[in-house]
Amino acid sequence: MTSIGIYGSLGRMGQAIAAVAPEMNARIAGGADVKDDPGAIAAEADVLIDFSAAQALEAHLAAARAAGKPIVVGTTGLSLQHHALIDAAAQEIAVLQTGNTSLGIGLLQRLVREAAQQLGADWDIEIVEMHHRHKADAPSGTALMLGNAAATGMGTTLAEAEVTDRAGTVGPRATGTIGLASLRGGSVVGDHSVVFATAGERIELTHRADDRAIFARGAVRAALWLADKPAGRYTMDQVLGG
Ligand SMILES: NC(=O)C1=CN([C@@H]2O[C@H](COP(=O)(O)OP(=O)(O)OC[C@H]3O[C@@H](n4cnc5c(N)ncnc54)[C@H](OP(=O)(O)O)[C@@H]3O)[C@@H](O)[C@H]2O)C=CC1
Ligand SMILES: O=C(O)C1=N[C@H](C(=O)O)C[C@H](O)C1
Repeated sequence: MTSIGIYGSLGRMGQAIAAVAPEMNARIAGGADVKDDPGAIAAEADVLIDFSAAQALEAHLAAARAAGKPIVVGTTGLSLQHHALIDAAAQEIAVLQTGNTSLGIGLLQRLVREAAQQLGADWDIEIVEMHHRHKADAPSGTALMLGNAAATGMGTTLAEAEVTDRAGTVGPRATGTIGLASLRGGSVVGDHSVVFATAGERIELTHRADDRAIFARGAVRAALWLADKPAGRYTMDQVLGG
């Protein structure tokens, strides 16, 4: 049975993963949190899953590299520097990074890319996400993935098109931009809507997560899939066969 080591094991996602692993024929080898040595669990487990904090990613990747173990990175709030660290690690070990491990978001990404491409420049795209009051990063990793999908469909990049700060006299909406808005409150597990709006009509594509178990099952599925892969950077689409 494949054994999994969890970075961030005491957190909401760490606990959700431990809860679903037995039903997926996976064993939890143990975990590491803030004060633990990331190397110990990396040496012991067959594969690692990281749902901790962006500032811990460098140490977790280094531990995975040193032990030669594959790692699923679910932690969000990643910078370009974090992505460069992932690319470097993927030269030596298998790494799968995704801001959302659910089945539904994989499909939503494809729908958003297709809609953005079909609808064209006369349709404005806005992305709205809502999460629980404890979430540290904004926009969510998923909102950024959906933004990237929309930008690809539009034939641009999210870096070129994104608008995240509307306050004050910002003037009319610029054509070709993608707005991202973040709401925080209560215990919301994760809601994402992509709104396509043109004169007189609007299309809204929405995903709502009601239970963290969907992310946890996706993460374990990804870890089991990744366990025997050679070095490289992998995506959730590959796990889901997309
Ligand atoms: N990809 C996906 O599908 C999903 C991604 N996420 C992302 O996963 C991450 C974790 O989310 P969630 O479980 O809700 O958060 P929590 O805050 O509940 O859990 C994070 C855990 O990581 C620990 N941690 C913090 N810093 C370090 C560190 N330096 N080294 C090791 N462990 C550390 C925390 O410890 P302490 O509490 O002591 O700080 C805590 O136990 C977030 O980035 C979130 O956005 C969440 C859900 C789905
Ligand atoms: O922090 C969370 O809770 C979640 N984070 C991920 C994100 O940033 O998109 C995925 C999910 O929406 C829950």
